[in-house]
Amino acid sequence: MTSSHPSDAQAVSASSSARDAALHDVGATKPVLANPLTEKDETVRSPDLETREYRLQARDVCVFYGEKQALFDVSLDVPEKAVTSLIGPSGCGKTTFLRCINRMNDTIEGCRVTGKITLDGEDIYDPSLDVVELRSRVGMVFQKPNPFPKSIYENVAYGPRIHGLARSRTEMDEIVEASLKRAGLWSEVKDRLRESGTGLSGGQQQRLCIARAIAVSPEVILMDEPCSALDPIATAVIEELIDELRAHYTIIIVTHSMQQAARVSQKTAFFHLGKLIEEGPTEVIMQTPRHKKTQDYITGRIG
Ligand SMILES: Nc1ncnc2c1ncn2[C@@H]1O[C@H](COP(=O)(O)OP(=O)(O)OP(=O)(O)O)[C@@H](O)[C@H]1O
Repeated sequence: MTSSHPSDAQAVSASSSARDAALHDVGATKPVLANPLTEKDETVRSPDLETREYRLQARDVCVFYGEKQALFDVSLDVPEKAVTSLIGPSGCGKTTFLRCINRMNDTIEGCRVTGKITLDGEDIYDPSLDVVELRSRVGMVFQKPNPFPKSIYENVAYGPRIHGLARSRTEMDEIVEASLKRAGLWSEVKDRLRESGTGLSGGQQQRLCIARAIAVSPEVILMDEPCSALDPIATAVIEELIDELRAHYTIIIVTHSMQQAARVSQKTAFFHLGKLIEEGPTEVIMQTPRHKKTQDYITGRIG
């Protein structure tokens, strides 16, 4: 299933200017093509440009909603402490794949997942696995900020409380403060922790949801179009935050914006009609895609 061409990919510059160029190129001009394009059915893979660890790995993942197959044999290594973007046209299966990683698809009646996903070598679909514990290791941030109708403090304290992470009120205060600081929200809310989380602006609410995810010390954070309900300024704040968070967490983000994928991610996976068409370093996918469908999407011909 793998078709790797290291020499091709290594020829591609990994410099930040390449990323800037990608930003400029996306949707505006044609990516520079280093190689002839392929249209083959297997996933095209380019190796990462830096050495990375992969503690989250998907192998031959298929998802069915009743009779309908939504994902076909998706295999992907997700680099640790980096951001991986899932891109592709509407309905291509990005969210379905994301939801496999914390078994959110379990909650959908008639949904069936086959294949294997491992986190730290452990099969997350093993029947003996505790799904509640899995979801504390794999946090999720949704499209629309969804704070609980509770105080800012309680929004963050809720997870640590149900997982028994704080032995005292002081410890809980510390977790809440550290989580809000890491989510870049502390200075804006420290004097109003008892006020409702739903009273914050959209961007603040999304950072509160990120603080809530962080509070239970996850390894992986899944983000499903986290900026789609936000204005450009709030989006920029969240993107900057994502860049800071990757020092601590493995992040997977679904985005419709190739500019956002270029700005925030180190690895990109392009999906089309339920198949993983191409994956590799974001610079490679944006500038020298090797599959015809990827190029068509990047240049705006499909999607
Ligand atoms: N709960 C469900 N029941 C039945 N079919 C579903 C369900 N959720 C998704 N699908 C179907 O699975 C396919 C993949 O959907 P998915 O939401 O994963 O795509 P996506 O790439 O995230 O799309 P978008 O970018 O529009 O959010 C689509 O054909 C969709 O209609």
